[in-house]
Amino acid sequence: MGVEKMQMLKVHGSNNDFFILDEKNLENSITENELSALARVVCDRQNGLHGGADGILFVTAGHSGVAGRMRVINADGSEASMCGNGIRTVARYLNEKNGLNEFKVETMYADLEVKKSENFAPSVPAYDAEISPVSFSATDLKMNVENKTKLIDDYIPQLSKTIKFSAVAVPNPHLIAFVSHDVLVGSELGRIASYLNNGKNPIFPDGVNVSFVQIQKPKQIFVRTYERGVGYTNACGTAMSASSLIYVLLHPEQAETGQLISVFNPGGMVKTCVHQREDGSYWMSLIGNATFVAEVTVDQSAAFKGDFKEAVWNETNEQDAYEEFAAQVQGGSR
Ligand SMILES: N[C@@H](CCC[C@H](N)C(=O)O)C(=O)O
Repeated sequence: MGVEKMQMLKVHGSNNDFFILDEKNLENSITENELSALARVVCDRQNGLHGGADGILFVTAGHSGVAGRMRVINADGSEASMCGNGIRTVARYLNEKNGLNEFKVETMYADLEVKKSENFAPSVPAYDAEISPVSFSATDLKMNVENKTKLIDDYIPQLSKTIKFSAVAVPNPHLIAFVSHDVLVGSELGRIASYLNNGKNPIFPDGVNVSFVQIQKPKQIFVRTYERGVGYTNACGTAMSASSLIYVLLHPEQAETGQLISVFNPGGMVKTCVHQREDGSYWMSLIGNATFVAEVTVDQSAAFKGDFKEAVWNETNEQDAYEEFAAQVQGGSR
């Protein structure tokens, strides 16, 4: 039997990095368990593929009316319903395959609009992705907080006596707190988020993405996130979108629906815009880079064993361009 080669694309949005695996590039189909196991092996930061990643974006043919389907597998092998930074890279991947600049991508709960946006800088392509559906319901969040059916700017005493939280599903679950710079950079985020993602707490039994947000000035926030299924990441697109929504709801004097918000993060910067439909429901635009770092070819069976010695890694020139962009914008954000 020949050696089955598997091609993947190393990508990122705001340095929240992934491997795009297109089902078409698999010589042999893989089972659900194999996909989950592959994510754990390939994404491992110590022994994974070329420094690992925050997850795998598994691209398959979608139903009619979409250009493709994106599934999100976290680094721990768990599947998430959405990935904001990831869908921008999948949008670019599909755009460059089908030549369309505006189309829909199928995700677990919705077909989402994506479109090519103006480059953020030379060799820093950018895409605009719809983040939806949005729900504040404790049921949708799989959240148990006393007898609360929703949580907006309120305390969860078991977590903190001083920090107030808001919870929103976009549709993956997010817990968000607006804090001072000192708290943003402190240890509370890790303490709270690691407890809520320990698999046995009563508040979020399925885990939750936790973000601390600092308002830097009107229509400019900084978001630091500890992700479910991953841990600290450079950025989380759905978290930045959810944080923007809560920001608009809690600080309408600073930012309203329809206005662009600059969202800085440890990995760079994106733009968001909160929209409200006539039925009162919300959705967000998430506009940010879609960087292709490298094309990689590995032997499929070796990859499952975590053997990447023979991996072929062909880098693009885009990462240097992105780092230059990120340094420039972050210098301006202080
Ligand atoms: N980093 C992604 C979110 C990935 C899924 C998340 N960790 C979850 O489990 O909900 C993003 O950019 O949104």
